[in-house]
Amino acid sequence: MSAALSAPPVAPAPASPPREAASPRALLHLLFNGARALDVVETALGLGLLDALEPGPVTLGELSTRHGFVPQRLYKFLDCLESLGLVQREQPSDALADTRYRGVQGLRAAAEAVLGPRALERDREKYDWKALHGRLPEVLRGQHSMSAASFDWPPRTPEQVEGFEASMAAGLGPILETFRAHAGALWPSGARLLDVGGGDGTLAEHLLREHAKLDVDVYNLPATEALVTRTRERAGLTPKRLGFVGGDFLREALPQGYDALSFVRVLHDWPAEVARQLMQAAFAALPSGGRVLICEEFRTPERLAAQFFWSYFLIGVDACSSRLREVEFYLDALTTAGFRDAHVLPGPFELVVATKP
Ligand SMILES: C[S@@+](CC[C@H](N)C(=O)[O-])C[C@H]1O[C@@H](n2cnc3c(N)ncnc32)[C@H](O)[C@@H]1O
Repeated sequence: MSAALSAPPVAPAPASPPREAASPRALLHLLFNGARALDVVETALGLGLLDALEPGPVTLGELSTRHGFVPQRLYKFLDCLESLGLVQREQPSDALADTRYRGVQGLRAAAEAVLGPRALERDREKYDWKALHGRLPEVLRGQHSMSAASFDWPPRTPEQVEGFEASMAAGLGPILETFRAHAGALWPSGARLLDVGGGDGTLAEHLLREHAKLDVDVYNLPATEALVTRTRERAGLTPKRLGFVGGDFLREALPQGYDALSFVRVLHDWPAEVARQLMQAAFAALPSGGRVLICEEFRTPERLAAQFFWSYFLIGVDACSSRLREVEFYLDALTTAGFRDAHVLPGPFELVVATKP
C-alpha cells in the first residue's frame, strides 16, 4: 500500500457499497483468518476505537492523532474491520488521512457481548468441545460421542447442573431486555408466574427486582433446588416471592395456581411432539384468562449464529435434540392447544404470548 498521506484531492470514490451476505469464498477466507480477525476486533474494542467508529464518521487522520497510531498501519487495520463488514469506508480523496470510517450500528455493544470479558462465547469454552474436534466423521457415523462425564442431557451431576445453569444465566441479558420492553403489557398488576425450566432462578430474580407485585416460582428438576435457594438468598428474597417447585415435566402435569406460565429457552430442546405436549400441559394448568409466555431461540440468521457453539457441540449428544424452529411453529401449536390471541412481542429475543379463553 503506497498511497500518499496528503496527496491532492481526486474525484471522490463512492462509499463502500451496502453490505451483502459474504460469498462462500469470502466467508471461508474470513473463517480461516478467524483468530487474526478476533485479534483485530478485540484490539479495536480494547483501545476504544469502536467508541469512535460507531457514532462516526471519523477520519483516519483524526483517529491516528487521537490514539498516536501510525496512519498507514491504522489504514490496514481498518481494512481488516471493513473486510469483516464491521465498518464502512468513504475515500473522498487519495489522501489516506481523509478516509472516513463509520462502524456499523450496534458494533460496540456486539463486540462487548460476544468478545468482552464476561461474554457468552468465553463461558462456552469450559465445555469439552475438543472431544469432537477433528473427529466429526466418526461422530457423524455414530462411532464417537460426547461422553456423559463431559456433558449429559439433562445435566445430571451437581457440577454439570451448576455449570449449565450458570451458562444459561450468563445469556439472559437480551431476554431480560425483551421482558423489560413489554413489562406494561405483561404485568399490568400483580401476578403469580411459574417459570417452567427456570434455571437457577436468575430470570425470576431480575423480574422480581423490577416488579414489586410479581411472585415467581421456578419449576425445575429437583437437582436444581439448591441453585434456586442460593439465588433467593443472594437476592434477599422470601420463598413467597421466589419459590421453587421441583418436578419433571416429562413425567407429570404442570402445577396449577398461576396467572402465567413461562417457557424461556426450554421448548427448543425437545422434539416437536414433546414441545407441543408441553404447551398443552400449560393450557391444562392455567386458569381461564391465564397466559403462556414463550421466549425462544427462533430460527433466524442471527440466532443460528449465536447458537453455533451448541449446534456444533450437540452433534455428539443424542439425548438433546435442540432445534431452532420458526416462530410459526409456536403460534400454530399454541392455537392448536386451545390458546387464543397468540402473538409475538418483538425484542432481541422475541416473546410469544397467548391466552387461555
Ligand atoms: C436451556 S435451559 C433454560 C434455563 C432458563 N429458562 C434460561 O433461559 O436461562 C433448560 C431448563 O429446563 C430444565 N429442564 C430440563 N428438563 C426438564 C424436565 N424434564 N422437567 C423440568 N425442567 C427441565 C433444565 O434444568 C433447565 O433449567
